[in-house]
Amino acid sequence: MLHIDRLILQLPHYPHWWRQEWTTCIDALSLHIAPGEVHAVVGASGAGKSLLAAAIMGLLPSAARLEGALHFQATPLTPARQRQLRGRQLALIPQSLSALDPLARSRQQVRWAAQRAGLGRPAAQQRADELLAHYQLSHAATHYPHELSGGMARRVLIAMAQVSNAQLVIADEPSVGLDPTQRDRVLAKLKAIAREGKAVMLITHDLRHALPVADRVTVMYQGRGIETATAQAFRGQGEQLTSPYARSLWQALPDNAFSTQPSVLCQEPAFA
Ligand SMILES: Nc1ncnc2c1ncn2[C@@H]1O[C@H](COP(=O)(O)OP(=O)(O)OP(=O)(O)O)[C@@H](O)[C@H]1O
Repeated sequence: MLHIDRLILQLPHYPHWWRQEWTTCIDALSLHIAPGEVHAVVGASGAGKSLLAAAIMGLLPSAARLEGALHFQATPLTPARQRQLRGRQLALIPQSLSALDPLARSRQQVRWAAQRAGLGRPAAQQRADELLAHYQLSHAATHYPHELSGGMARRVLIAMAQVSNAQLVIADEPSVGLDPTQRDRVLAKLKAIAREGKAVMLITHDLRHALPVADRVTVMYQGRGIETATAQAFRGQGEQLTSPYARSLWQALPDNAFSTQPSVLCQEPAFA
């Protein structure tokens, strides 16, 4: 479904206005996500996770230098194809709440996303209302982003990503700002999407949130993909993990890391 081979991303940085330097933000990263898989990308803040999502979606700054291969459904992801697929076959739940239009109400935001995904206006409106109800946001349908709590705004972004029938869903820190119940429901939703045969990339800095739903985990460190292992390897004794950093993440897992059982999270959530 998604193949990334030795991706290198460099972005310009200006320590002084007259001097430009290039920062390597993603460094020879390779990754493969199969249909039906939840693939977690885990790493500390600044590891390059969001930039990886931006590279796949075609949302990098125009000055970015990108090398390596990026294939979706066995076809190269060119900028033109990314524009064509974005919001349709490729969906992103962005990390930043500023992705919401500050001048649009929740209902409009979700409806517009549905229209961009190809639905006509009445169908888009119906889909928006269904999703807002699903995410317990019906009462906030006429609210602007500044009138939403962080968790509510996050759920509007999740609803917007869900309007399309995307084959690849990238969720960038989707549980930030959500209480544990809402978080588990969102993670369960991502698992349910994967069970429909779609691919899910779950980006998080917290391995504990990824493990109950992930099939495989790629650990990023300073732009590099230093290890890809099954989630099972992290749930077990850690002896299959080869890199010291991945082992340190495993060792830092608290004893109650699995207090939410995968079987619970695998059920389609009932939000109502
Ligand atoms: N537009 C940009 N120009 C230059 N450097 C950037 C730009 N955006 C991000 N970076 C740098 O790239 C690195 C990776 O950033 P990125 O946002 O991908 O990290 P992340 O792993 O998603 O972190 P977090 O979990 O904090 O969101 C950081 O060191 C950041 O400073």
